[in-house]
Amino acid sequence: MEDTIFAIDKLNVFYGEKHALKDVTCKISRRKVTAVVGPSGCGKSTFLRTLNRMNDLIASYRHTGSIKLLGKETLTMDPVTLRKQVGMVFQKPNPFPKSIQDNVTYGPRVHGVKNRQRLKEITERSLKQAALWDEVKDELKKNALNLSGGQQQRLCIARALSVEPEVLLLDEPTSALDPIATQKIEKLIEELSERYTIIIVTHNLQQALRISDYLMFFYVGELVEFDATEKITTNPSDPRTSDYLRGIFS
Ligand SMILES: Nc1ncnc2c1ncn2[C@@H]1O[C@H](COP(=O)(O)OP(=O)(O)OP(=O)(O)O)[C@@H](O)[C@H]1O
Repeated sequence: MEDTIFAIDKLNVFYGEKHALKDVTCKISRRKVTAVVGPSGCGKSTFLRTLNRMNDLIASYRHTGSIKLLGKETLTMDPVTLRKQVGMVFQKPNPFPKSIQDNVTYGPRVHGVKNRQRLKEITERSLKQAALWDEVKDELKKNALNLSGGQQQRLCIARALSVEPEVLLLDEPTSALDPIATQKIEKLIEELSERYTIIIVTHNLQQALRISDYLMFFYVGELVEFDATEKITTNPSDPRTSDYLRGIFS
């Protein structure tokens, strides 16, 4: 039986009067790729961001329900502790204006790692895991902003992996990239899923079908369907899912 990484129970999210997520209950499998899809404004990013409490700073935001990470309640956990276990990569690559090495070692240093040899090892491991090492190993001191967009995004993945999280949240990680850079990230996601749980929001349904083990389909804040990708694509249970798959919604 597959392990559960996130157990989500009756999660409701509000922005002021706006009810953005409605009674979401589900279990997300560990070390699998789960793709979150659905039409614009259906709550995909809200769902993803709630998993590592990125919405906490929005004044109108509130939630009810429970999200347990490996059995521990996250909605009351210290967000720094939570984010060490649940890393996130955003749509637009956002490296710090610092060297490649400083980007990767930022998180470990925040968490108290000082030993230079250890930081070197972390840099190499993280960049290798993000399939970037061979391209940058001779220029680790170079400013990260000089890298290409695709390389910057893989650096952001390396930065997220540097603290050895359990989960990687990816919010449309390839939508700002060209097809070749996109292909590299998709291959990387497949490799990383052997060690990490990956939850990815994507507008690109073909991408979701290529890379995911599980598909979550949201519609106006409701989790309409959540199942193995193969099951949903061959035999969806809800007519709204089949309509979406047939491209009726944007
Ligand atoms: N900070 C906010 N304040 C108020 N309402 C918000 C806020 N963020 C999102 N919403 C609303 O919550 C709903 C869900 O938004 P969310 O961004 O999660 O959807 P999405 O499925 O990720 O959309 P998209 O595919 O367009 O990125 C939308 O109606 C949106 O307008």
